[in-house]
Amino acid sequence: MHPHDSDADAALLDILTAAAPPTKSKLPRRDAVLDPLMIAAALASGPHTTRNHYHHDFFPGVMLPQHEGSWDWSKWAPGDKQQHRRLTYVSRQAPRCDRLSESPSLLSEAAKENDCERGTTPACPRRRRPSILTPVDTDAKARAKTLPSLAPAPDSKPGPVTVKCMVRTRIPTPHGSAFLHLYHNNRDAKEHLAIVMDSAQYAADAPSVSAPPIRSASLDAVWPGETEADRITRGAYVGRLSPTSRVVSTPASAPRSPSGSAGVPPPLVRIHSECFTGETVGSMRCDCGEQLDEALRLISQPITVPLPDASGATTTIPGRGAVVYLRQEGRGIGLLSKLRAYNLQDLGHDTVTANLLLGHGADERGYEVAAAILRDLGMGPNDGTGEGVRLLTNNPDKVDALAREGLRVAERVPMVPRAWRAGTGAVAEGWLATDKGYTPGATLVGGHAVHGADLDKYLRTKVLRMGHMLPLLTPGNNYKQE
Ligand SMILES: Nc1nc2c(ncn2[C@@H]2O[C@H](COP(=O)(O)OP(=O)(O)OP(=O)(O)O)[C@@H](O)[C@H]2O)c(=O)[nH]1
Repeated sequence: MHPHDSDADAALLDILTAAAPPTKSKLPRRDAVLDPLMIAAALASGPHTTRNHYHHDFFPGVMLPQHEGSWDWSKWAPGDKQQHRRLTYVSRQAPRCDRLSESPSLLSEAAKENDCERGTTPACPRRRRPSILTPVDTDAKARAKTLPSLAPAPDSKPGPVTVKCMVRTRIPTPHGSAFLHLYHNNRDAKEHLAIVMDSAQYAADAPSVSAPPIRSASLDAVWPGETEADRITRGAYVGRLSPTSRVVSTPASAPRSPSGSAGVPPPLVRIHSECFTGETVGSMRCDCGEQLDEALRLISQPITVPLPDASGATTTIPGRGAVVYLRQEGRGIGLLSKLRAYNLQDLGHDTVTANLLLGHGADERGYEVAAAILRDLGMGPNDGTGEGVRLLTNNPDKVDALAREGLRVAERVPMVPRAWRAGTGAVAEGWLATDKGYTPGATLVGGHAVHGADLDKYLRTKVLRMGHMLPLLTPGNNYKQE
């Protein structure tokens, strides 16, 4: 034995190596009065603190053989009757709630943690789980904890929104090439996007009718300290980028005035809000995925314009416009709340009531960042220096918001759900089979029409409760296919 081992160890060793105590029965009891292995295990793991914060030990204590009131196991010898005394395994510590009620400092700590598991006494605060019907923006709290906020303090008046295009790159889509622009802004910490379709920008031949290129002023600006390679890498180039062609753009590449575009209508623009379920999962609860695809399809359609020679003849130019893609998931309430809202909708509530039950507004979106992005792309303001937009929407809030921001909405172009254009949801597949504009794609962009009872309910609510400017589909009002 090691010299510094204690008497307790010596006593335990004696127990473990002693001859089995004499028993009257032939077979020894499985639940021995004193189980040496159990004692060894108890000693090896030390004083016990369980997840309920109870401190357990044998009574009388076996940890300290000479402890007052305990029996000294070092005096035990085989055959000694003392060993038949039963030992009880007891808690030496009161339940945490009782201890908390005696100690104000512990209590305030626990109140902060709000983590008492029993919660049976008034002194013990119950674990508070937020109700799904509690009007608290838990998303905003989580965001505030994890994201460095660029937003101003709540009591300060927000200044004007400024945006900066950090990068632009070409994305081939089923509807043609698009330039994806990623923006930073001074209002929130989100990376909003603009998907610009303007294939004339990299056409080899000069078109007979030219429209101003849709370019980002902040992208084409020269940033301090950057090299040409930096500019090319962040997408500040003109024409098509290839291993043999890299023409760096200049601030003049983004014209601020729509000169030389007589007869060319303003670009077709959609302000689209992120919808993970509709766009990525393919949810048929809403038409968001379909709307994104339809917007890109419509923007890419060739535009008929008069020839400049005053002959009255017309020609076509490539479609041009942009989808401003705002990271305002769930009409601004965030994905977590939107998914909760879906469960409330399954319980029978509509999309507006579900939001309200969760303590949110029916629609919490803002369009200041979208307006700033459109201005950066040369589509405002309403003073003759910007092109203005033809806005693809049924939502009156979007039209009003852009007007408030000084952008000219030259025309509102309605977005009719494909299933409604097909006549009824049931024949949506027929719409797909006959629609000439349909382009097969690998993803939901370029995919099928959304239809079904969930979608119909959602669309009706938008029209009837949110004022969307879309005549309802009724037997007397069948949409014609365009
Ligand atoms: N809270 C909530 N958000 C939803 C629901 N369905 C779709 N959304 C979100 O709604 C946004 C799209 O808004 P919509 O109302 O479909 O269309 P809109 O953009 O306002 O109007 P249009 O321009 O006419 O299409 C996306 O952010 C979706 O995530 C829903 O049931 N509840």
